[in-house]
Amino acid sequence: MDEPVISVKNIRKSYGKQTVLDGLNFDVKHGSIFALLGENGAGKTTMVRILTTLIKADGGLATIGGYDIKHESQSVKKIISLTGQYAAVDELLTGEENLQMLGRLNHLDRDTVKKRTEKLLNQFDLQDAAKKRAQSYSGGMRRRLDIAISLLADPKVIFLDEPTTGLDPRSRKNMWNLIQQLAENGVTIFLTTQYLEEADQLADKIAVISGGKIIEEGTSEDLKRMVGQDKLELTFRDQTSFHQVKNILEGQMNENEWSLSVSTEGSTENLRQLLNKLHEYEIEPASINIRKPTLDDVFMELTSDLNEGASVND
Ligand SMILES: Nc1ncnc2c1ncn2[C@@H]1O[C@H](COP(=O)(O)OP(=O)(O)OP(=O)(O)O)[C@@H](O)[C@H]1O
Repeated sequence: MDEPVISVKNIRKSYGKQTVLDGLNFDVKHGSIFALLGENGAGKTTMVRILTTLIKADGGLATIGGYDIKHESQSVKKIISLTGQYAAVDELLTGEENLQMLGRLNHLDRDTVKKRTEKLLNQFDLQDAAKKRAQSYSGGMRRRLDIAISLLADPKVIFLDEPTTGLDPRSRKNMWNLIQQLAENGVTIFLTTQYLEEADQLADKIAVISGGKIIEEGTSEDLKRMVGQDKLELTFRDQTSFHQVKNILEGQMNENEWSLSVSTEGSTENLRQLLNKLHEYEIEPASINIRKPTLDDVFMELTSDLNEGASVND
């Protein structure tokens, strides 16, 4: 159907002997929110820097809005913007001046700059702070100004590199609302995050990056479905019972807390069988809980064979 706005095929990048991106493939649909989810150092920023033409890939192909990032980088630059770890905010200028400066840098006419500045200051709830220097802004305000600046040139695709890292929970929620509004207005959003909850809340599609590869891709529901249905969480009073259980039930173990998380596969019959088994072996759990799977479960499941020492028995 729709041509993807971003198309990435077999993108590779190494630094010296370290392979950071080992053949990445994914597509991003127009007007959607795409999240690249990965731990510290997984290569998320490297991918963003390649797509935003700041650095070159060693191999592979990528297009944005149909333009090749390697051979048509000027056209790519005109339709994208980048915010996040490289703040565009000039601390010594006011919020308004920051926006105006960017307008001039983009050769927009005076009238357009004035109108867009007003609109963005309103949209990002910065009217009251418009005439104050950015150095007096809180972290959340600065982040909002950063995004407002990046929207001034009316980009089709916006890259948000870890947009909420370091923000308090309330500012984070505000930022999520803003990101959702942007997508509703037709801007395509490419987001990187280490926060599973953030990807879960925002993204239409999530790609999990680990070991230089996309190890899974889908909606948050798809990913959750992979790790099964509800989880049965059991904790034990002593190590002996915990070790006994390890031999009879399969699941995600936590050695420190003597706890075990088992998929119920969505059936009460299965749940009953699991509990019967414990009864049969005369093992009494200290606590029993049933909970919905989270993206944390997905991440643990997917990266279990990559991370040494992980203890997921599947
Ligand atoms: N210019 C560079 N020279 C050498 N190594 C680099 C360079 N840039 C990144 N790396 C390495 O590449 C790996 C991936 O880094 P990258 O910043 O892309 O990860 P990330 O997923 O964005 O992590 P974070 O969440 O910490 O920002 C890291 O091991 C990093 O040290």
